[in-house]
Amino acid sequence: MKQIAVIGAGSWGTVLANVLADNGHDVTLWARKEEIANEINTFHRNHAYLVEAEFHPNLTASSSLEAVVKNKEVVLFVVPSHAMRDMLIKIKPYVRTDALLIHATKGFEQESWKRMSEVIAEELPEWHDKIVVLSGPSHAEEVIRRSPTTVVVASSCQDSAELTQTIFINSYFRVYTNPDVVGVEIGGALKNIIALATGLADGLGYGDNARAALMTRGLAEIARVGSAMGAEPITFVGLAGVGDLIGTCTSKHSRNWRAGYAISQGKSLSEVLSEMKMVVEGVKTTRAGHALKEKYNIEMPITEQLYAVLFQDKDPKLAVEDLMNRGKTRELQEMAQGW
Ligand SMILES: NC(=O)c1ccc[n+]([C@@H]2O[C@H](COP(=O)([O-])OP(=O)(O)OC[C@H]3O[C@@H](n4cnc5c(N)ncnc54)[C@H](O)[C@@H]3O)[C@@H](O)[C@H]2O)c1
Ligand SMILES: O=P(O)(O)OC[C@H](O)CO
Repeated sequence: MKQIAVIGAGSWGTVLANVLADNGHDVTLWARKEEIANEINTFHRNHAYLVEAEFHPNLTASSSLEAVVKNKEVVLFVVPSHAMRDMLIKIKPYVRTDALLIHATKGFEQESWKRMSEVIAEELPEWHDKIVVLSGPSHAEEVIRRSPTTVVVASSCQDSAELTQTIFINSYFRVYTNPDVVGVEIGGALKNIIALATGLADGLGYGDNARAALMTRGLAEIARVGSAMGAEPITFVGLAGVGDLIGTCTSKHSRNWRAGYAISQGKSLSEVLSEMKMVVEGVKTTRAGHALKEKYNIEMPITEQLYAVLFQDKDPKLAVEDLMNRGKTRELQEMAQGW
């Protein structure tokens, strides 16, 4: 049994905390709002994020970072990417020197375009080679129902990855390890761009062929930029790549897919974001993807078109036309750039 702190009481943080509580660990969840902590402690519920779920009684919550993090053997970060550095700065004084650090955030830091483990390593350098990332096809709404789910935990430290696997794994939550931190983080983050694009295409009524095209050609983009950034290409056919693309691009649970769908129905990006109370990482990640494409001088046509739709008011139908009318391509030669 481990003493575990979970930072972030949104949908994913609460559900991961509940998996750990199901596994017999003593889990304390940090909630930004005191009323959410009180609701979890009193009613074992967090109805703002998970309407009907009732949590394991071993799961308690607090809005005091010090109380949550101090003396904990494991600290799990599940805040949106834009909040990661600020949270790290705040918890730094309380983290035990031998704590296992895990994050389950899918995104990049804005402007620096750093991966989340790079941000953690900058703020907590003693952990630079031990950080673990948890990713894969895993919608909170299904994990809370204990529906069979598979995820991957990546770390350059095999012991840390295996310890993370051991504390999370159970009969509904199967955990694989992978040493490729870069690939797992990039796959989990960039699939959100493709999920937004499939939501748009679905909303425009383009159907299964277009969705399959976006997912397959999206995977090629992810693999190309991922390889350039040092990922193992084979990671992208695993849970954090193909797995999460399928899970997100074909699911109405996906906030990214729903945001794309809403934009296809004529809503502006700011309307969509203000109506959706949960984080839509794919919007900021489209900026990151666009910047990485420029930095590594890589062709990412879907990312480029989505960027134009989201941030330059391009008509989504015209974006699809432009994608379809690109020059002829040889599939194998072009795919080989990423694998
Ligand atoms: N929801 C899922 O099914 C799921 C699955 C896998 C991964 N993820 C990833 O997990 C991360 C968190 O997503 P989520 O679904 O829990 O989001 P959410 O929108 O449900 O909750 C976000 C939480 O972060 C808190 N928060 C927001 N801004 C903050 C700030 N500036 N400082 C501190 N806290 C802040 C909110 O109060 C809330 O508790 C994202 O990167 C997401 O991609 C989500
Ligand atoms: O709801 P989304 O689109 O943020 O996706 C959540 C998870 O990343 C799915 O694995």
